Amino acid sequence: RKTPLISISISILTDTMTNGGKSTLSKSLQQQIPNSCIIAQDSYFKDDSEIPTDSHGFKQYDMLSALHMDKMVNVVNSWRRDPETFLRQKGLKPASEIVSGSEEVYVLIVEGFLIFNYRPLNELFDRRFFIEIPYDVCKKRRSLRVYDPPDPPGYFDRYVWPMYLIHRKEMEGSVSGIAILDGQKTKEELLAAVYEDVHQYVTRLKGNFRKNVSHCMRFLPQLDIE
Ligand SMILES: Nc1ncnc2c1ncn2[C@@H]1O[C@H](COP(=O)(O)OP(=O)(O)OP(=O)(O)O)[C@@H](O)[C@H]1O
Ligand SMILES: NC(=O)c1ccc[n+]([C@@H]2O[C@H](CO)[C@@H](O)[C@H]2O)c1
Repeated sequence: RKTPLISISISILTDTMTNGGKSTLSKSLQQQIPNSCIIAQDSYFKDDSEIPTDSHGFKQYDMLSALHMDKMVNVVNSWRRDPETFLRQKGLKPASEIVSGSEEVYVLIVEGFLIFNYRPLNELFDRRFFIEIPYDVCKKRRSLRVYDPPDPPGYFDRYVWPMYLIHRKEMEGSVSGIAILDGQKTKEELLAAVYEDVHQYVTRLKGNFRKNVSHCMRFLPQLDIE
């Protein structure tokens, strides 16, 4: 295969409170960005039999210990080592569809509801977005969804929302550089905002790369090359 002159891998995190719209946004982004793929935190929930129940009888799903975070980090790292092979092996794109050439850009989109709170994952990313919606919108959207197992009565108010508030506070205290997005904007507006940010970031990276290459070329004649 052709060796790329520039191979840029960037990773984006979209985190939200539950039902903020991260799956919707991530899927649209993936469709718009060539050579991109999604890793979703929801795929790493432990089996229901491993999830403890609290004193109110609520299953403790909204915490890091309910997830196989180590496995998730391993998968992100395997993308970082070789994004092209990652895409091929996952069958996410047939070889013919992988855009290959002098400038290759690979984008990983990681989406989840508890990502910024897990340092080994959070620190691997280039761009960070958090989508927020108010309590009543969140409650309404969640009531329209069916999880497996389904939310028992009172689960949102007595478990999901209080856990969100705890995690949000923890996130604000420990992570910087997060762009907060208003999840009540339309899906198109959210997509346009994130797409534009990623586009500008990639353009900047390419510019820096070219500058470094031309800087090295200028010094080449002084090198002692046999
Ligand atoms: N910008 C938006 N405006 C209005 N509704 C939206 C928007 N984005 C997503 N939705 C709706 O909100 C619901 C939740 O969206 P989505 O599944 O993308 O959220 P999520 O954050 O991934 O949720 P989860 O808690 O399951 O991880 C869906 O019914 C979706 O159609
Ligand atoms: N995917 C699951 O196994 C599962 C089971 C029960 C509840 N949930 C909820 O998913 C949300 C994150 O997307 C969390 O708020 C969980 O409560 C997920």
